[in-house]
Amino acid sequence: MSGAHLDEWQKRSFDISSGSCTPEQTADAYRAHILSIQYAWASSQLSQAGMASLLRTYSERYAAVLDSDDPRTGLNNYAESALHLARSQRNYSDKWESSLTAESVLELPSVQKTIQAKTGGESFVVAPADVNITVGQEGKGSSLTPPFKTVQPPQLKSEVKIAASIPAKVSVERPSSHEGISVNPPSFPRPPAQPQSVFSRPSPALPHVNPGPAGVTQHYQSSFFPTSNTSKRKNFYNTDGGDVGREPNGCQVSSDPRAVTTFKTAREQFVVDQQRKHSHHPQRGQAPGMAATVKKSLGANRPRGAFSKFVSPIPRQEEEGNVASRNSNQDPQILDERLKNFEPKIIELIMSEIMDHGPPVGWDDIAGLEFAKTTIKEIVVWPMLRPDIFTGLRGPPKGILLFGPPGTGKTLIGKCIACQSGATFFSISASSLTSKWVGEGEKMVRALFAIARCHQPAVIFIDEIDSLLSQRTDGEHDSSRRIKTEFLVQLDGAATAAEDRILVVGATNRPQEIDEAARRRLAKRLYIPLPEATARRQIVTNLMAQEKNQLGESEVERVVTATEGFSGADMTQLCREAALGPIRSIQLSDIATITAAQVRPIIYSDFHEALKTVRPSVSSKDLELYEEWNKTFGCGR
Ligand SMILES: Nc1ncnc2c1ncn2[C@@H]1O[C@H](COP(=O)(O)OP(=O)(O)OP(=O)(O)O)[C@@H](O)[C@H]1O
Ligand SMILES: [Mg+2]
Repeated sequence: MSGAHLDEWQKRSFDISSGSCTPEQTADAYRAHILSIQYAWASSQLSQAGMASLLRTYSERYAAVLDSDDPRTGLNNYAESALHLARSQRNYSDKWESSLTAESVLELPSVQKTIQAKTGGESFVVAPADVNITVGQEGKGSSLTPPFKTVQPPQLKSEVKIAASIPAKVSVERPSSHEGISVNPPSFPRPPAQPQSVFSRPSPALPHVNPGPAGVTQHYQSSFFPTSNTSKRKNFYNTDGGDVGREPNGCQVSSDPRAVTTFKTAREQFVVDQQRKHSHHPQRGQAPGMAATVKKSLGANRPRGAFSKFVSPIPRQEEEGNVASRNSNQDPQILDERLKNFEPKIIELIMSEIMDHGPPVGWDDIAGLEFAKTTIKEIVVWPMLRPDIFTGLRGPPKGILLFGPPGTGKTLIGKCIACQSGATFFSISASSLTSKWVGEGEKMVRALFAIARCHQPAVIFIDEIDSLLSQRTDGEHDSSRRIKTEFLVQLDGAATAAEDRILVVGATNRPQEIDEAARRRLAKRLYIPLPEATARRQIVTNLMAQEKNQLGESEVERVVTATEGFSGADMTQLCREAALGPIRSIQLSDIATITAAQVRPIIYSDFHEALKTVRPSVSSKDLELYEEWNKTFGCGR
């Protein structure tokens, strides 16, 4: 020892013994002495024997200060002394350096053993007891336990064993922000008997806190996680796609990929089982008839992608079986086969046009028009009923045109055909065929005939057919021209076989505007004229039969005579107006209280009054045009 050192010791000894120091200062001084002695020993400035002698002396004096009951000479407060000692004390220093280097770690027996096992293909697993991990724990033991964490305190260590079939690699990094993680492999060479003191600085020879060089991993069998900490365990297993996870305590965990891929939670396993169970089930829409068995998800589970079609969350009609139920007499296979080239929305639109609503109309409901009714029965109803007789030359025409002034019963005849023929009736308005979408119109026409073919016998009734098949002009739009062309093709029978029982019935009050090609294809052109006197009488009689009236035959005859030139619609309107006569005769004060039975019957004067306001809607000039066209193109006698 140098002279300077001895002087220092003497000086300190003198200061302590001066008697002017407080117990805290004295304790601090003794603690400084102890630290200095340890430092001197560690730096080889003091021999082992000298250090032991000095430590014994100063430790005893220090303990005397702490344990003294005299408040003037001792702290006499263990808690205070402990807090005092802990004050300003760091658990470890940033300047502290580990004795472990890359080279020294590689020389460790356990590492060597691991390397050998790896190279030799031998599986090596270090027993759990081989690795001790202390997380954030202060050392425990005597008061001489060093401030750094080395030896694991058994009662504070968090250590649990995980199933042996799940080995894991663990690499321990030096904690940066967390305190006290140490891995203390037992194979580290421990120094010989050394004093352990809370005051001692880390010695280079001491094998504690091991930051561990990067890349050093140890294969071991235990884990960090306490059994109860499921979230940590979950993190451990949920190393997504890789084998490295990081624990919050700074340890990097490398788990075996095989273990990750094989382990599944109960829920994951359930999902896998369910997918496997239903993997053979067809997806929605793959097979007709299976749609009902597929759980409806309102689009939530259907595959979506950048190129997938929009899927409406509202179930489609055909998926719900509406179409099938409506056409239950049709073979769905044949139906699908024939219509497979058509878009569902077009089929849906046309199917919705099938006229299956409204009150039924019988032949007797149509007043007059005997020739037209007889002709229609011949070419529509009977062939539908006896297709075996109406063959060859007796075969029905493919198209009928009902033309005449407005309100003469053309649409009414269409409804009657629908009810009486027993055929599937399609009532299509021209506006629904002339779609605003270019190219949609001809598709509609094609689909219309295709569907009708699937529902034979079928009647396609096209009201106001003049708007669809008007004469083609140079200035018209290409799309309407294409629709007409397609319609003519379908009408011509080029697209319909001879045995097909599809009848097209067109109605128009502007027959002169119909294209000549269409006119030819609508072979049976029936004039529906204004009702004659007999028909008008029948209309009045039929309508008045439903109401309370006191019309005599002569009075009805006077009405019939007065309504020359009235259409069927005009006659209906006249009767409506006359029926309001009894109501108008009621006093306003009585209108709220009068009963239906007290309303007087309809009398001739009501018709007389009604005739003053209801006028014929068809002019004689227009009538001449119809007569002329009928003479030219009509099929009537
Ligand atoms: N022959 C008739 N017998 C009984 N009622 C008729 C007759 N003709 C017309 N009507 C009455 O007139 C109403 C209108 O008839 P309908 O709609 O068939 O006329 P339309 O010939 O189609 O007219 P438009 O050419 O303007 O379409 C019918 O609802 C019916 O009440
Ligand atoms: Mg009509």
